[in-house]
Amino acid sequence: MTVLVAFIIQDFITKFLRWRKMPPGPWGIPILGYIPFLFKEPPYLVFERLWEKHGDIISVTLASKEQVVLNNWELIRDAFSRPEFTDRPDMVLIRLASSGIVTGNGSLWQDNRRFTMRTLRDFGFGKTTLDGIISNEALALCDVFKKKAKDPFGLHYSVNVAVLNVLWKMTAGEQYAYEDARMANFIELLNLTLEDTQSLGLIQFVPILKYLYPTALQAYRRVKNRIERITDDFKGKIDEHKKNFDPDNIRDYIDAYLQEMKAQQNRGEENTNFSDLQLRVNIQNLFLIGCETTANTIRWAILFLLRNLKVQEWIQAEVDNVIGRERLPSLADRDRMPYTEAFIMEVQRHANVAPMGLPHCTNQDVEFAGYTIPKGTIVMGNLWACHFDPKYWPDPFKFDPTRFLESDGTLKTKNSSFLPFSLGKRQCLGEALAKMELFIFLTIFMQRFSFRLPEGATMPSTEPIFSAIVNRPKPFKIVAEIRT
Ligand code: HEM
Repeated sequence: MTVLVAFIIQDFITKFLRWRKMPPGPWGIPILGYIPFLFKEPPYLVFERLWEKHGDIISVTLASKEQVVLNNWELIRDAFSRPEFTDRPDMVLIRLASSGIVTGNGSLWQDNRRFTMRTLRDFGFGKTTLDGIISNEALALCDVFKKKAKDPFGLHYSVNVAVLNVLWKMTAGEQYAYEDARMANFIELLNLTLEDTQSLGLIQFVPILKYLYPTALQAYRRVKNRIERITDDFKGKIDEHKKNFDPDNIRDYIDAYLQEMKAQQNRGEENTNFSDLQLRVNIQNLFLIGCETTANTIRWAILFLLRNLKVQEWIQAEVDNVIGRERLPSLADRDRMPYTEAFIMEVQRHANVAPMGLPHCTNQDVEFAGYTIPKGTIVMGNLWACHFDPKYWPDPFKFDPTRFLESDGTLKTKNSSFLPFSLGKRQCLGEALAKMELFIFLTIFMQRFSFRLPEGATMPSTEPIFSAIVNRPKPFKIVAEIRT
């Protein structure tokens, strides 16, 4: 008993000394700090209340870790553009995903990020060559919709296939049919992994507690096993690529990575951050982050179209005027389609697919915004708060694409508090790809269909299902009426 009391007093004194220099925030309870209050509801709702009470920068103690939350886009920009804020923290989920382009730190992350940016750009990021791959997937999805005729259907599986196929094509040069069992297995693995991540709860911060919580321990083991299976899945693809490797015909990300490894070997470089394992982990990271974010934004877009039929009509009118019904859309059309662009932006603002972004971590003690933030502090950018900040968004909970338009109907060029892809040195690496996908999928759909609510169905709600990183809409069904 005396030991416990001494421990609690020491814990209190340590926290008090740290707390004096840290941003304001709630106290929490001895030892666990604020952890018990954080997992009852999505963290962005908890932080909304703390934001109202403590202001734009707040800190909470999570067991032995400190966490700072930035609730304003300027603070996020200032912090995330500084090298001291670029690390990822040592949290269970991050450790389970190994050290890749999303989860790694230091030169390993930097070298692999730089290489991946360059390579994906060479394969068409932001260029027209990728249009074709994305359009083919959108058309295949339209065929699936058409086959449903007037029957209501959900968007769960088919949208995942379409988005995954784009990723497969770019990374491994492959595409799968909708009914392919390997694709079905892969999607199940991804979905179950994401669902389980939420059950990790507080063991994210205090891993040892997993032995006290059987459900968390089971979830931990399942996530570990599935991420290993996803990572291993790519081994066979890499071996195939090695067998058929042709330096004069670099087909995809795997080929480009193998070429880079060979070049480094030829130069006699040692201690390189490039390896077979690193390649597998990078692809696993790309699939884990790139699939659910994009697929759920597409589902949210359709949900908002159902809820706002007039908006749907305006987009269809713009599509008809600029692209027409015959030719496929191209990225060049974007400049002439401000309403469609504004709709996509409003979907991203309102749906908040990644409401708290991904956790950052300070890699040294740092003076920031008048506070001293110790090395190893978890730093979160509260994108949700930026997107609903009434200072920047009048009537923030209203869905209204015109907030992104000037009074003359052109797209606003400056939207300060809009950062669905975060900001700074770890800003989303797939932003250009995601924007291309959202535009091409939406315009191809709107050329061909009007989305309607099935007769007698209740309107799907905008309240999300939150998993550790991604906000998903609750499952809903639609009817896709072919436009005449
Ligand atoms: C609408 C779709 C998407 C959204 C909303 C989104 C959002 C985000 C956010 C908020 C981050 C965290 C940035 C930070 O740590 O501050 C992130 C990171 C990342 N995203 Fe995306 N993302 C999307 C699609 C994609 C796609 C399609 C890919 C690639 C195929 C991708 C690749 C990445 C990578 C590699 C990182 C980690 C960057 C790093 O740590 O250096 N994302 N994304």
